[in-house]
Amino acid sequence: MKKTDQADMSMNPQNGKESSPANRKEHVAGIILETVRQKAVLSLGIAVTVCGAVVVSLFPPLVLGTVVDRLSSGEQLAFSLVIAYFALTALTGMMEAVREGLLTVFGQKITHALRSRLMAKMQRLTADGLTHLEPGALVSRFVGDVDTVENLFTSGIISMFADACRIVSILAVIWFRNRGLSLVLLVLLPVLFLFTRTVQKNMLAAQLENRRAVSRASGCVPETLHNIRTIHTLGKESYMEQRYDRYIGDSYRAMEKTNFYDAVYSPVILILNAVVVAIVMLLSASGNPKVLTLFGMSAGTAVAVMNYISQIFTPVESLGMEIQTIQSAIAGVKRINEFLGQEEQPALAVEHAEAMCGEARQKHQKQVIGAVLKQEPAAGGKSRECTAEQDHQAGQSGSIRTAAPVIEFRNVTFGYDEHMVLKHLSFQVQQGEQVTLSGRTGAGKSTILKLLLGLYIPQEGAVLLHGRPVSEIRDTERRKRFGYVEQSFHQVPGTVKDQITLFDKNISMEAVKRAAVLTGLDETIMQMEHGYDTECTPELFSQGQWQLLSIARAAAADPELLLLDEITANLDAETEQVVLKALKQVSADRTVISISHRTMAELGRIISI
Ligand SMILES: Nc1ncnc2c1ncn2[C@@H]1O[C@H](COP(=O)(O)OP(=O)(O)OP(=O)(O)O)[C@@H](O)[C@H]1O
Repeated sequence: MKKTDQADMSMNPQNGKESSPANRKEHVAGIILETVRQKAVLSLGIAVTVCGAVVVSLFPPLVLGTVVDRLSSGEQLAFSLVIAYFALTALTGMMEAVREGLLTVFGQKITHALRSRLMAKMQRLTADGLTHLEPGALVSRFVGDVDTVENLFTSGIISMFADACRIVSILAVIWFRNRGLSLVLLVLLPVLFLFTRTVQKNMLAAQLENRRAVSRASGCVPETLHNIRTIHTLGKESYMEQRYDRYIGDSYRAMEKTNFYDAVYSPVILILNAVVVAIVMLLSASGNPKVLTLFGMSAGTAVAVMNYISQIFTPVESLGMEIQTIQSAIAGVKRINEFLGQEEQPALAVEHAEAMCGEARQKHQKQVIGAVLKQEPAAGGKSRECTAEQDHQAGQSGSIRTAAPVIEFRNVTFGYDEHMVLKHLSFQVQQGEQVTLSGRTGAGKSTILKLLLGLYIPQEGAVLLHGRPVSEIRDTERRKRFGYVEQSFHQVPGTVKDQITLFDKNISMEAVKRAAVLTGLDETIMQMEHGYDTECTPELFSQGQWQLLSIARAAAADPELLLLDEITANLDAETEQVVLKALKQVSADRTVISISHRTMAELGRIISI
């Protein structure tokens, strides 16, 4: 095997490390940039309104100042100035409103793009990636983390930029109008900012504490409902009540803290605003010429300055919140990027690479898959050829090995993370053959079926169906190839028919009925009030019937292969016979690989693992 191939082959689908271009290319920044490019007009609109709102908002106080100056000096007031004041004030408001509107729309576009990519990524994840996903963590990627990235635009970076521009431009205008005030503000603003941040941090801590307390209390509700009989039987009502009281008490105290900071902050800012105005006015009215060089101003300028002071406090307050938003967005971006960087199923990764990046990536991905085929058995590795010796039907074995195999495990080595399960395993299964995998518990029998289904990729060797790596089988084709029956039935929300079709429109009602007849379930279903349209509930069928339904589900797509994983393990002897009878009907003329502790003798050749 070539060195480059080895490098590609060393990718471990279980370890979640990045190892292919298809996995590396998607990240939040790229998705955002793509959205910006796709929504160029929207992005341009945001840039114009953000800058426009900052610039236009500087003018109304200046016009007001001129109006006051003219009035105080006895000049006649130009009507155009009054109109200009109102027009500029209205224009500022309009620009800000449009900016907020555009930012909201843009945020939604980002949310949509991110969630679509996350969903597409989830569908391409390897089985291992999926089994390692915690539902709660996954939901928080889709909901919480994406929201933080959206907030980055609606109330994060762009607002921060706008607020910073606003502060700088107001300071610049004040510098030319009243140098003393601008110096006071330069000293005061950092203090104000620190005070704001302290209040915000304490408020956030209290809010988080409240959220934790609320989630503890809400977590208690399903727990109580689930264990309600035990609680009543053991007389644990007061214990549960105390727990609720404690959580609700914690939440109440945290809310009180939040309310305190909320209540204190606004009055402090208002008082500060008034104090600054008062000091500046006093100094501007002083008779000291030195003081007047810094603080002296006309009545009009005083009005404008008061206006600016009240304007400058709001962005300082917002800056604190925006920093907070950006911090949580950074954490959200990191988590989303981690998710987008997870290992993908090669066949789907190739499809995705084709769609996203053209031929170069496609070629690379195909090389990765192709490398599996080129592999030679590892030097010194003992190949586990599991055909001849274990053949129950010795007469068949010779002819079987000469024909082209439907399934071939070629020198397969596979483990979950560090845990090696299969080492240099080789065997073949011929068309129409029925084989049973046998071995001690934990030997890797179910793992073989998972490898066959293409859910995992071997670290070494190849799993081939008609000479083609199973990982290349596309999702659309999979059901036609494999019918997989497990120990227990996994119900989906829907009718009896939906349980069999799994919402696959290619499976007709005739096929559904045929599968049910074959498994002997048709009569039971037809006796139900709504027949195949009966809504499925857990008590609708007995355990054996659920298993029959599981076989019907596998048979409905008329698959080429049947994979059976200890399907009678949970059944009593009588029900087992019913299921086995149904199975015989379904297995006729099919290649079947089964795992069974009790019925192995019934299913042809035995392959010991
Ligand atoms: N998703 C997984 N992640 C990590 N280890 C796993 C995973 N699935 C199975 N294993 C481990 O791999 C080994 C083989 O498991 P497998 O289910 O294939 O064995 P088995 O032969 O089918 O066992 P049994 O007859 O008891 O069902 C076991 O030690 C199991 O703990």
